[in-house]
Amino acid sequence: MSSLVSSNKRTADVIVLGAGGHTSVLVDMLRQQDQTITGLVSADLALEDNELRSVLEDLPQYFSDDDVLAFPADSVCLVNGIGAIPKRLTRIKLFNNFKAQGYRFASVISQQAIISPFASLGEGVQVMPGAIIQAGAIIGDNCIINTGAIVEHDSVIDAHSHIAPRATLCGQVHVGQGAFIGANAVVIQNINIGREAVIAAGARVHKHVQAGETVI
Ligand SMILES: CC(=O)SCCNC(=O)CCNC(=O)[C@H](O)C(C)(C)COP(=O)(O)OP(=O)(O)OC[C@H]1O[C@@H](n2cnc3c(N)ncnc32)[C@H](O)[C@@H]1OP(=O)(O)O
Repeated sequence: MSSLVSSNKRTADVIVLGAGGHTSVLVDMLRQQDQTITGLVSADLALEDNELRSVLEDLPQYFSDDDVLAFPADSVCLVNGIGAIPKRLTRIKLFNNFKAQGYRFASVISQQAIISPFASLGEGVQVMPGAIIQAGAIIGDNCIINTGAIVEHDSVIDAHSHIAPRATLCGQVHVGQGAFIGANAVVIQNINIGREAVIAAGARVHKHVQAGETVI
């Protein structure tokens, strides 16, 4: 387990990659945990912009990945603020590129999430308020377990997957790498969701899903 930023730990300063909606939720959680935020990285958003989300105000801005590289890799933790949209690879590329250069990603765990001590979380996992992760669950690197999602016992979620708000994975579900489980979807027990599959918001999944398949 590598929860570098969690409800009861305060660690190295963090740099947040992004400045959109997903970033704003993460920054809100970090602020509530009194975590020092060194800055945001966003190429296309001026912090003086009137439309900047208020939760991001007052944070220093960096404009490119090169600005991050000015920090020695062992001096900061990164937070991946890019949301995980079906078939869009930006979040995954960002994680892999910075990992290849020796940087670490902090996990961000809401104080309002319930996580079994018998669950295991990889690097850079983000668990939003109201999410529940039960005993025996294994969550891979760079996954998002979004607001109110339920990951039942012994489910395994491979790296880079996104379990959207209020989705439910019943017991012993396997979610392949980079898959997207839409908001309020329900996956019954013992189902295998293939790599990079997309499950629509509100879908009911009771059969195995092939890699890359979309289920509506
Ligand atoms: C904090 C956050 O916001 S996290 C993000 C949470 N968001 C979600 O969970 C949304 C997940 N995305 C979806 O459900 C999307 O609709 C997808 C990915 C499944 C499909 O998207 P696309 O491939 O672009 O399909 P598209 O929008 O063209 O719709 C195709 C058809 O399916 C229907 N459809 C799309 N999504 C759904 C759905 N969730 N349930 C039922 N029908 C749907 C459309 O109405 C359309 O029907 P039509 O052909 O009769 O007009």
